[in-house]
Amino acid sequence: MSAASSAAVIERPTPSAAAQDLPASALIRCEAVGHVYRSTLGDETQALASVSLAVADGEFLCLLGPSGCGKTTLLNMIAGFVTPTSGRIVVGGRSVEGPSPDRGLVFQDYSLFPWLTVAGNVAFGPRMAGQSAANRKTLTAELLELVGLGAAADRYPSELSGGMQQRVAIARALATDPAVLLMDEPFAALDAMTRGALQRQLLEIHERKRKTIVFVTHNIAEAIALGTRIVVLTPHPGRIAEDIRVDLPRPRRRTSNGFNTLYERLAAAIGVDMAD
Ligand SMILES: Nc1ncnc2c1ncn2[C@@H]1O[C@H](COP(=O)(O)OP(=O)(O)OP(=O)(O)O)[C@@H](O)[C@H]1O
Repeated sequence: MSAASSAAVIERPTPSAAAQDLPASALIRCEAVGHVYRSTLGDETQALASVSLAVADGEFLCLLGPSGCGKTTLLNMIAGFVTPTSGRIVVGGRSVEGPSPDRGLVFQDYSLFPWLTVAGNVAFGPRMAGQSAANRKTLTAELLELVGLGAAADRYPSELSGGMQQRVAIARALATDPAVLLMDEPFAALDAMTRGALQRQLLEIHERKRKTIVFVTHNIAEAIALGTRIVVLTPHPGRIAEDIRVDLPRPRRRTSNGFNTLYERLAAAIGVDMAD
């Protein structure tokens, strides 16, 4: 299969025209969003400049780019942790004003509650939402089964491997049945084999639960393995450099021509020297 037929470029509107050109039906709309960090000494860092992006329901979008290009800032703005200093974010037709159970989060450092068991961690969100004990039990059992941790319900995070902890974090993020799953380099700290296993499991979850996923990574192969679409950000300030729909058949083999052609194109976009 040629690269042209397997990875089609989506026409990207120019930044100035983009906000009004974004489809109204999109689940997530980043409307010309920018962010400037201001230190207490008055120094300014423009992390992102006028990024316009629409994410459709069910899409698996990978945000790819080198360190410091603003991936985390954009994800945190969608999550509602960081307020855009220009533009706005709309999720499900509502302007984002802060975090919401409708947007589940998974970070690199697992961030589980160490004093709660695995089941307690997964049931935390539903408990806060006032769900009955019976509902929580059924839901927790279903989600732990989904991530392959049915037998670990009563263990504590400190008794689990990194990969197992990240599975719990995914189950916990799914427990409030969010429309969107926001993931910031969730597998970056894992060894290659565990990372591959979790990538496959996440694809299965995406297939079964039909969640919209926004996944931050600086790993080109990971973005190609996972994404139905890859958006490349370039730094100083962060802007969209490429917006690519990935139609490569699954499983995506690293040895295939389509994979390698796309890899080279993405590497060029983020400025990685292929000779390294
Ligand atoms: N709290 C902050 N205060 C000041 N500057 C910040 C802050 N957070 C991020 N920045 C700056 O904003 C820019 C974008 O940072 P961000 O963390 O969003 O990038 P990133 O692509 O996620 O990087 P990485 O892959 O290293 O996590 C960088 O120049 C960074 O130094």
